[in-house]
Amino acid sequence: MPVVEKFISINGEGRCAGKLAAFIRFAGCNLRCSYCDTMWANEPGAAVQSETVAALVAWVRETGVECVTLTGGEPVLQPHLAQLVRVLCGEAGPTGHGLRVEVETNGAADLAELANLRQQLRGVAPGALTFTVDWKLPSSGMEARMLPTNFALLDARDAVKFVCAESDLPRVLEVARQLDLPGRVPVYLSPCFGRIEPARIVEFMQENGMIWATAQLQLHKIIWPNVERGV
Ligand SMILES: C[S@@+](CC[C@H](N)C(=O)[O-])C[C@H]1O[C@@H](n2cnc3c(N)ncnc32)[C@H](O)[C@@H]1O
Ligand SMILES: Nc1nc2[nH]cc(C(=O)O)c2c(=O)[nH]1
Ligand code: SF4
Ligand SMILES: [Mg+2]
Repeated sequence: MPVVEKFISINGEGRCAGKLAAFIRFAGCNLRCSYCDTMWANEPGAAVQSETVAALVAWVRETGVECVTLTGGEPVLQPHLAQLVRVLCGEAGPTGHGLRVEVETNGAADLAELANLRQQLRGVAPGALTFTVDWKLPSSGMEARMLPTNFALLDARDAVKFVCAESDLPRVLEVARQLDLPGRVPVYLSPCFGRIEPARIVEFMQENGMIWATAQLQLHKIIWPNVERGV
């Protein structure tokens, strides 16, 4: 599998924010979001290490952490992702419980195969696999690529993330209603870095009584400003 970086950090985003996690970032993406902070991973010339599923699982085991984030680029484009997830979810973590695997995905890559795998895994490893799925808003330039079917596959263990610029805020309400998210799937609102004051997101939540949403800043960008890789 084509990997551009792997590292240990705290998860800066999503339901496991603040927890130590092992990150595996895959090369290549089917979208080109206007704000992408990892465009370097999507360039054809990116320095890629070819890794087997077995080598990635061995690396995760060595890290000694329980949370694993598979990201990119777009991880769901990887033909062997389901195989990797299956093995990781069957691994005992350092505390003897299973590993917790989170797939960070862009909403435009079909999640059906992984959702089926999760159904199969639930008996043996409940909660082992979660999806954090972006709904790309208008300022990304990619909203037309969203697959609503992906969002119907999500439940209370997953998260839908809206990365918002100021002009995107009203659209969050429309999409959340259309996809029936409040009360069904946790929703995170994250500022598009440098394009909105985070306080504006909180005001918008207050103005619209959005008790079902969680505002979230990217912790790693606060802790390590201007560091692009390995955090
Ligand atoms: C780099 S993407 C990789 C995973 C997948 N391609 C996706 O878009 O979800 C990881 C997360 O970073 C977010 N992100 C990228 N650039 C950002 C920025 N400038 N400000 C805030 N979040 C950003 C994306 O929206 C996504 O939620
Ligand atoms: N620390 C840290 N947490 C993250 N959570 C999701 C990330 C991503 O790029 O998908 C990410 C990342 O790049 N760094
Ligand atoms: S989908 Fe993710 S990796 Fe791809 S361009 Fe958008 S933010 Fe970047
Ligand atoms: Mg990131």
